[in-house]
Amino acid sequence: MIGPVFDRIAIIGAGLIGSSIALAARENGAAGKIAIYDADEEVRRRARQLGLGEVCETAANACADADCVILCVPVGAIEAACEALAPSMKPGAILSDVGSVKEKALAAMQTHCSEGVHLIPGHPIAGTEKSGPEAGFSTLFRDAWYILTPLPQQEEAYNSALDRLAAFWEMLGSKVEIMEAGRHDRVLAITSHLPHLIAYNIVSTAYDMESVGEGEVVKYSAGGFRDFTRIAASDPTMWRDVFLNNREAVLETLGRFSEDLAALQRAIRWGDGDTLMKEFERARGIRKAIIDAGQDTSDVNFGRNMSDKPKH
Ligand SMILES: NC(=O)C1=CN([C@@H]2O[C@H](COP(=O)(O)OP(=O)(O)OC[C@H]3O[C@@H](n4cnc5c(N)ncnc54)[C@H](O)[C@@H]3O)[C@@H](O)[C@H]2O)C=CC1
Ligand SMILES: O=C(O)C(=O)Cc1ccc(O)cc1
Repeated sequence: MIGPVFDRIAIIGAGLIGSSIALAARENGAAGKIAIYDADEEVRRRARQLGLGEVCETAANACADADCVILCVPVGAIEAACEALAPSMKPGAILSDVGSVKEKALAAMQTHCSEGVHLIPGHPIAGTEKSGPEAGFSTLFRDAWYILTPLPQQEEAYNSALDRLAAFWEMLGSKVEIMEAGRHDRVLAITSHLPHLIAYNIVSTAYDMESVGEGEVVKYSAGGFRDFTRIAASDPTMWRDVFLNNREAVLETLGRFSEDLAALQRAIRWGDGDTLMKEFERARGIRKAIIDAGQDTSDVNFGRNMSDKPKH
């Protein structure tokens, strides 16, 4: 049997992702000791009750002696979290995160990261619309991509730290990919950030129409709309921070999306069925290609594989 990758890890932020890492690391034997800190006293109390690990009263205590510290806080809180713990990290340890935006997360961590600490940002392409310590489950990362966006440097010690972090995530069941941070942010802007923005918007629009529609919107909301409401139930703080910190890529993507939407609007207005057929057939083909390539994770990690999650 393979031993733990890290003797001691520290998880900062005990929400959905932090608690899932704690549970998965323990279940898969990827870490010896798991120290946890959350800025919210009530969250610390619940994390203790759930037995997620050794819950500490300060970030500094959680990080002292840790071989790897993983920041699991909203992107906008990364800098403050980093400032609080960086001086207590030991040289040679890894500082990582799980933020949904990578360029700004890297910049925030770089500001406070101590000399001798290996800074390796990361992002699990797995999650749900739920938040808080009770939302976590140990299989969240299984068969999901885990993107690492390492610094463009080649020192032996850094590369070996990168290998260890990749091995940790593989033990949790993830498929690890290396990507440049800016590219990550552009790709995720279209595959994750824009879909969430559209979900928030369509649910709000439908709710506003409800006031003139005498309840029909809620009553007859089926299939597609219900899927949008699940995504729109996601944590507002987390998503506010995603949009504020991936501004350029999201605005660029939104511009392109709006143009394509306007083309569909125009086709509907002018009764141009050929254009509608062409666009819908193309989109259907894209979905088929994703499934044929084995890339469809819709039944895996996006809120639908929680059968072994404890009920609270
Ligand atoms: N929710 C999801 O599906 C996914 C989220 N992510 C990323 O993971 C990170 C965490 O998200 P969730 O776990 O969903 O959020 P969450 O809301 O469930 O948990 C975040 C926790 O961080 C704590 N926190 C905030 N500021 C802090 C600070 N300065 N020091 C210590 N603790 C602090 C909060 O009290 C909260 O308990 C975010 O950056 C998000 O972008 C990445 C992939 C999926
Ligand atoms: O629940 C869903 O549909 C998600 O899309 C989960 C998710 C949210 C944010 C991420 O950065 C990665 C995955």
